[in-house]
Amino acid sequence: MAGYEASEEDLALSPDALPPDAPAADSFVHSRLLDSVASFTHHRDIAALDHSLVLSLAELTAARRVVLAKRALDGAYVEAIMCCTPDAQGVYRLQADDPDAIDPALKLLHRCMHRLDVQTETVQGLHRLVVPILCDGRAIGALQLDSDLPPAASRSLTEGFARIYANYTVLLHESEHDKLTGLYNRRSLERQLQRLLHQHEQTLRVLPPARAVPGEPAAEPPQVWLAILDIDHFKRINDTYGHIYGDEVILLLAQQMRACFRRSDVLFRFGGEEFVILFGAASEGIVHAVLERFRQRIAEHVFPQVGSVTVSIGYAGVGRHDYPASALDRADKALYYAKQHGRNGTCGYESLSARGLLGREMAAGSIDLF
Ligand SMILES: Nc1nc2c(ncn2[C@@H]2O[C@H](COP(=O)(O)OP(=O)(O)OP(=O)(O)O)[C@@H](O)[C@H]2O)c(=O)[nH]1
Repeated sequence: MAGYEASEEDLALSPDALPPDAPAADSFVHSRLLDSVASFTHHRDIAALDHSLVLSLAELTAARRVVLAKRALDGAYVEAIMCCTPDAQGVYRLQADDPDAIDPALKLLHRCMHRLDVQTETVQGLHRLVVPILCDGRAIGALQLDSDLPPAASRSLTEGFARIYANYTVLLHESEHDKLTGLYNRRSLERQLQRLLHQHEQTLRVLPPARAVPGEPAAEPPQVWLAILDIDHFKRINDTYGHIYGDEVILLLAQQMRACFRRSDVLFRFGGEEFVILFGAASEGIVHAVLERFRQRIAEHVFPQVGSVTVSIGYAGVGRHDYPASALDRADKALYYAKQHGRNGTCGYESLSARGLLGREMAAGSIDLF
């Protein structure tokens, strides 16, 4: 926040927004600004920070719409769009939009991220201001304000918020991600799982009820799945080629995961040579096929110096009220089964237990639970 000072004009608060007994407009405006900054930097996860940023900005500027576009920290594509507009009662509502949809109202936003510079336009009396969110000389996102007031009224406030947001995002990103691979770390699992389950529940709510086609099974609703992936005989790789090559195998495997799974799938390095994947799929058959495809891809890949590397995978479905530790435990039992039965294989907890293959001896998997 150092170096940033918002003027009354920046805040664009209308005089009727002030309470009648306000001692001074200045101190009221500054305390609202400080409240907003304190509340959005209070969050410890990036999704909550995003929500708070757009809400604070919308409320402080009385904008008709605030949009936050976010790019991956290591990529040029837009990975999320968050939109905030007032409802009929004037209460600001948040909504996540499809980052791949082509929306002409976001044209300036893309230009701003490309040119790394503030963009403005006025169309039919609506003023649009777009400010880049910069980090190390590149745009990690942009903030767009659509307002009845000219851009000058909220420009320095928006730029100030963009700077605070950029700094804070980098800090949060470091605390949620694994240094070597850039994937999420173990600490993020619970939060990401809750987010995915919530998102999945919202999707179920808006889906029309499945229509049964005579003679065909009714389409199954999507479900959340958790898979654990472990490199086979990794100790041997370390012992034979040394830890530097071992680390390189971990890094290359993470790159293969990024290339193979969807952007909406959530990837973690869980520790050592263990990885976790969270994703949605309609049936166990689909999950199995997706994971098998990845397992085969790795088995066919030639790793520099090391050559062939294989992985074993265990997976399980996650229920709405599951504890992450229980889901992990089930997937780990399936992984353990895969390890015990020749490695370089993919096993699902549900089908193993339906076939009675998870006896008492499978009680303990290999993963350290929380
Ligand atoms: N290079 C490297 N090695 C690691 C890292 N974290 C853990 N390891 C090593 O990974 C090895 C894991 O060995 P084990 O748990 O015995 O498993 P494994 O040799 O893969 O055998 P299976 O899982 O049974 O196929 C150990 O030697 C650890 O020291 C890391 O970040 N980098």
